[in-house]
Amino acid sequence: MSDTKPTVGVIGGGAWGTALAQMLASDGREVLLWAFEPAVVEEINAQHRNSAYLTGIDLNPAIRASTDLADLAGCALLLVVTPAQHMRHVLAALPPGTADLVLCCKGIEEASGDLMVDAARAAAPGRPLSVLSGPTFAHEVARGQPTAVTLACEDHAQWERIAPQIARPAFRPYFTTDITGAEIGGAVKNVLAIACGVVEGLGLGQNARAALIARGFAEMTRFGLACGAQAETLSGLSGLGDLVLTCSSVSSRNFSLGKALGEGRNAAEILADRATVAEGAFTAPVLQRVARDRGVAMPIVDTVCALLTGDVAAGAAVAALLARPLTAE
Ligand SMILES: NC(=O)C1=CN([C@@H]2O[C@H](COP(=O)(O)OP(=O)(O)OC[C@H]3O[C@@H](n4cnc5c(N)ncnc54)[C@H](O)[C@@H]3O)[C@@H](O)[C@H]2O)C=CC1
Ligand SMILES: O=C(CO)COP(=O)(O)O
Repeated sequence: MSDTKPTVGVIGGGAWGTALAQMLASDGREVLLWAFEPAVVEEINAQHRNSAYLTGIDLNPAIRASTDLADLAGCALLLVVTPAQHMRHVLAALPPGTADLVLCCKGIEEASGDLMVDAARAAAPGRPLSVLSGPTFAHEVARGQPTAVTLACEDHAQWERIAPQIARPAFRPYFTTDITGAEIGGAVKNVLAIACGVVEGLGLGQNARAALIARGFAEMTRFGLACGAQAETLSGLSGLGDLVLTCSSVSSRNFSLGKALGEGRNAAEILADRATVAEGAFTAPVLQRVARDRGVAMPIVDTVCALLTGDVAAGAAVAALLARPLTAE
C-alpha cells in the first residue's frame, strides 16, 4: 500500500493561506495553493516566496500554486482562506465536488449578514463544512511556532476525517460541534481589536485596554448566545483566546488600524494604503446591523462603527463610552 499522503488544497494566497500551506507541507505532503494574483503564483512556484503577503519566509517547495480553481479537483480537503467578503464568489467558481471545505476566514458577509458557513453552504451546496479559528498570527504558524485552534465540525465523524490531516506537532486542533460559536468569536474579535488599537493610539494605558477586552468579551458573549453559540466556545481558543491575541499586538492588522485611528488618522486613508485585509472594518457595520436586529447591545462595536465612518474623533468616542450610565457588570 502506498504511504503517499493526499494533497491538501488551500484557497487563498494571502498571509494566512500561505502560512497554513507551509504548516500543512511540514509533514512532507504536497499542498496546492490557489491564489488570486498571477504574480503571487509565479513567485511561489519559481522562488518559493510570497513577498506580497508573507515576507521573510522560505516556503516549502512541496507547495505548488495555481490561479486555476479547477486544479483543486483532486484534493481530498480544501482550506478556504480568502477574505470574508470575497469567499462567496470564489467558492461559487469552484468546480463541483465532495471534498470537505474547512473555512478559515473570519468575518460576517456585509451584503447578506451571513456567517461564512451560511454563505459557503449557498455558494458550494452539498459540501461538508467545518470552521478553523483561533489565536493564529500567520507569521508564527509559518515559522512552526506552537499554535492551538478550534476545529468546529458538523459531527465527530467529520472531525476524525479532517483533524489528522491538519494536526502537526506544533499545530493542535481542538474539537467542537459549535460552528456558530467558532465563527462568531473570530468575526467579533476583529472589531474589538480595532477598539483596543484606538486605546493604544490614544495612549490610554494598560488598565483601559484590559477593561476593553473584558467588556468586549461581554459583548461577544451576548451576541454569540443570541445567535445560538455556546458559552464554552466563546471563552475558548476561537473566542477569548483570539480576542486576547489580537488585542495585544501591532502584529494584528485590526489592532494597528485602530492604533492609527487613535493617533488621529482617518479610516479611509489608512485602508487605502494597505493591500492586506483588516476584516474588522468590513464586519463592524454588518455586526452592528445584525446585533440591533436581535436586540443585542454592543456599545464598543457601535463606537468602532462611528470611528470608521469618521462620524466621531477617537478622543470623543472614548469619552462617550466612559460617560455611559453606570450599571452592573
Ligand atoms: N493573517 C493572519 O494572521 C490571519 C488571517 N485570518 C483570516 O484569513 C482571511 C484571509 O486573510 P489573509 O490571508 O491574512 O489575507 P491578506 O491580508 O494577507 O491578503 C489579502 C488577500 O485577499 C486576496 N484578494 C484580494 N482581492 C481578491 C478578490 N477579488 N478575490 C479573492 N481574493 C482576493 C488576496 O489575493 C490576498 O490573498 C481573513 O478572513 C483573515 O481574517 C485568520 C487567521 C490569521
Ligand atoms: O486573526 C488573526 C489572529 O488570530 C489575525 O488578526 P489580524 O487580521 O488583525 O491581523
